[in-house]
Amino acid sequence: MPKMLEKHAEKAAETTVCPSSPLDLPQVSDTDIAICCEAVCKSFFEPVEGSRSWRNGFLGEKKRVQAVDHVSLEVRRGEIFGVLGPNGSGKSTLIRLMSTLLLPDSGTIQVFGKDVVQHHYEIRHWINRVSVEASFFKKLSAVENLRYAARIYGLPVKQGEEKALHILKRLGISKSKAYSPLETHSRGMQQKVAIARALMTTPVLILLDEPTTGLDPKSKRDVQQYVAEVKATHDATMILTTHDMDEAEKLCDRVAIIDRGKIIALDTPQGLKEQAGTDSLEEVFFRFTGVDWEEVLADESR
Ligand SMILES: Nc1ncnc2c1ncn2[C@@H]1O[C@H](COP(=O)(O)OP(=O)(O)OP(=O)(O)O)[C@@H](O)[C@H]1O
Repeated sequence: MPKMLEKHAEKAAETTVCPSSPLDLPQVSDTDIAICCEAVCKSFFEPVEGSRSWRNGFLGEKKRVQAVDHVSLEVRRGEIFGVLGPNGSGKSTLIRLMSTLLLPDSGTIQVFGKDVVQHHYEIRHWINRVSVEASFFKKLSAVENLRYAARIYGLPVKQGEEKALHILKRLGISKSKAYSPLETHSRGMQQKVAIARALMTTPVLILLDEPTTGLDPKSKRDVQQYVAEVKATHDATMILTTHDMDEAEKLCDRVAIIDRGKIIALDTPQGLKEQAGTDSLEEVFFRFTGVDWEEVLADESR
């Protein structure tokens, strides 16, 4: 077995309360680069607001929006890589391209050395993604939803349930909550369950698209601690988009700032602060984008 895979197997075995299924260990290549994007572009056509028939959706006048514009970057294996940017800057599009949910118009993306266009099926086995709009069977409990996900990935029922309970407990969800219908719980709690679901299979690449947006401070801390724990104990690479600068600073090894689809800065949080000659990431963001961070947050809450 290649060295990197052995390390992954050992860590997964060490850290999960219940033994991992062999399906937990996708056969990724022995490479130190998790993701390599080269000159990636993606554009969309959007209805022009105010044009005569823009309310008619696809029948109305359209304009091209360059959501991702010649993005080149490398994400190293095992790091938490942050993507920060104002609303509509292209963060989610970039994540969806990396996770094979969208095809690039041009440029290439490789995940563990495999091209996302040619090897999308294989790559999907390595990835799990958490987005702000996670969908569930709302009449079922968190455990039932997670058991269902575990079955899809081939985990035996009992093992799936044990693992679900272990992760939910780590995320601060009591047993009684874990067994009551999801529709009776807050959005924050449902978001935690979405994160638990993404971690059920110990994926090697975890895409966290604003995982703590809308969570109360305690839930946010639980999730952040768990993400840090996963990083420390698993051979998992994570891409994190967030609007929380403290979170980016606390969790991310490196951060890319994206604006209008372009990467305009990329470094460690400390490196970015040094480049901008400031001691706050908010200020770094302002220096590079010209956009005040408070404006981004106000825009988000609208
Ligand atoms: N499916 C789509 N159809 C049309 N336009 C889209 C589509 N997806 C994204 N866009 C546009 O692409 C641009 C980038 O959107 P994206 O969702 O990637 O930004 P974001 O940085 O994730 O924003 P936010 O922080 O608000 O989630 C925006 O102008 C958005 O309206």
